[in-house]
Amino acid sequence: MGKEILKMEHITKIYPNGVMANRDVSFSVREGEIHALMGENGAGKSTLMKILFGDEDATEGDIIFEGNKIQPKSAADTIRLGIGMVHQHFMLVDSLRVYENVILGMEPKNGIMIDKEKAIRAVEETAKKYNLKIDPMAVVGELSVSQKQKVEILKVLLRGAKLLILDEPTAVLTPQETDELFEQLLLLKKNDHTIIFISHKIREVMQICDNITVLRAGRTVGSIPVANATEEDISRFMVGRDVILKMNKKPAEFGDTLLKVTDLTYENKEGRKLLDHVSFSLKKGQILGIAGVEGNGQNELAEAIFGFYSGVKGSILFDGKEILGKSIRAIRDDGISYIPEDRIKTGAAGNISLWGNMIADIIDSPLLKKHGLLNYKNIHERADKLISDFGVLCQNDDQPIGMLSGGNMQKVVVAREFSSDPKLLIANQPTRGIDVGANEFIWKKIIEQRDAGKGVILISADLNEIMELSDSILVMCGGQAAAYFEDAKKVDEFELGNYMLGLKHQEVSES
Ligand SMILES: Nc1ncnc2c1ncn2[C@@H]1O[C@H](COP(=O)(O)OP(=O)(O)OP(=O)(O)O)[C@@H](O)[C@H]1O
Repeated sequence: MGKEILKMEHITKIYPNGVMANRDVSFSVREGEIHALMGENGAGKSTLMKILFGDEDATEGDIIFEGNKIQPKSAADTIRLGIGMVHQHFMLVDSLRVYENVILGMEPKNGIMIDKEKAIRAVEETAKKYNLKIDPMAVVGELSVSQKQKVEILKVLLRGAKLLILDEPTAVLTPQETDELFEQLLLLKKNDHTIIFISHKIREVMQICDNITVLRAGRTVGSIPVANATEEDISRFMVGRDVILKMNKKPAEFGDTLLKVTDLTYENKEGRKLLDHVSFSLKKGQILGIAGVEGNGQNELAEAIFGFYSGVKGSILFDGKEILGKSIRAIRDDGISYIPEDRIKTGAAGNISLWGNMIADIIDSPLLKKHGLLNYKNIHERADKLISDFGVLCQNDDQPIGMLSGGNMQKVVVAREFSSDPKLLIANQPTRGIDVGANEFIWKKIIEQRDAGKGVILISADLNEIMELSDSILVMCGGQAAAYFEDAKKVDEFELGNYMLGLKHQEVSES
């Protein structure tokens, strides 16, 4: 392994509200390695990376890159130095072509920007070199999630990044796509690139990384080589105890049909069919996992059931009654709750307090009222119990939710949706970005919900999660139900991947 390419030394960050997100953190990465940065939600990973990218100033500490002290003031500064970030939420313009996205915002001094032919050629050559199969002329909006990720990687490579930071890159990929990404990362490594791999997935880290640095509560716990570590060692390192993500479920005891969806069809404004005659049913006491590559209708399916759209065709019978066309409020009152995928946009109100976010779904409930007014004592007790049950890292329940780390915001939304004791819970990526400790807790809650004779629809891009929890599995591809397995044990992850990628298809009419 090469010399140290990046050293972040004694980094301390105190946010203006007094939160000390990094406490004397030291983190160093050697040239040509793949180095995992891990830690529980709120451990300070994002803060450390924001400091590296000039989005936040360190209160104390130094950054040394290739032997020189650097003081980045913006992401543009950092990329100029040769450090690039592949974000989890892609920063691409859907209406533009691949090569246009790649050169967008590039420094004029970089010759390829002005010359279209040159730009296309540069994209082609770099794509070929790193086996990133992508057509420079394709329109980004028409690409799959994994292809968009390749465009992001190309973007940073063409800007001269020697050090690439990937933020939970496999969260949205199938097993096949993850394997492909890992091959590309190894190719990058072989070509002397260095990679920082931010992830909560221990198995993947063990598969691809050379070393791991773990942060806990803002401090560096330490760095260890992957070769000497077991899964248990790493989880203990991260959360201070053994966490084994294996669920022991009781055999399912299905009750009556709770939800029956028939021929659900939904077109967007442009006339694209996002849901195409989807039919399935769910029984009481059943967890139905919905697998699919992002953008294949799973989101729309959840949102259509929860009353987000008008113009949906078909039928949704809940407890024997039609709910299609009802308002979200009425659907909630019927006993359905929803953990949305995008917790920041649809799940939570950023500048509102934690307690406000935790009661948002039941604000009209008599439970929270005294003489017709809000009973703040009850509200705070309720919020504080949820904060402690779900291990939300915060100062107090008056804090605006927008100041929490991503994973802790997610915990608030999950806690709220469980707390209303729904008959049907629709959980859309419930553990994305959540650390192993909280992940285990949420999985247990989902199983408790099912064992109490309630229904669960679990939408997840994480096939391990689908396999561990689901009694039955529906696969979505291109807005259609592409396969249904009544007994989830009768299918493996690779077979699911085949249906998710459209390599195989079953006629799914009614289950
Ligand atoms: N802008 C901010 N203002 C105040 N506190 C903040 C701000 N951003 C983050 N924090 C706090 O800093 C701490 C570290 O958060 P950070 O986002 O760095 O964690 P993380 O390890 O990236 O977590 P996750 O895995 O959930 O993304 C948390 O306690 C968080 O609430």
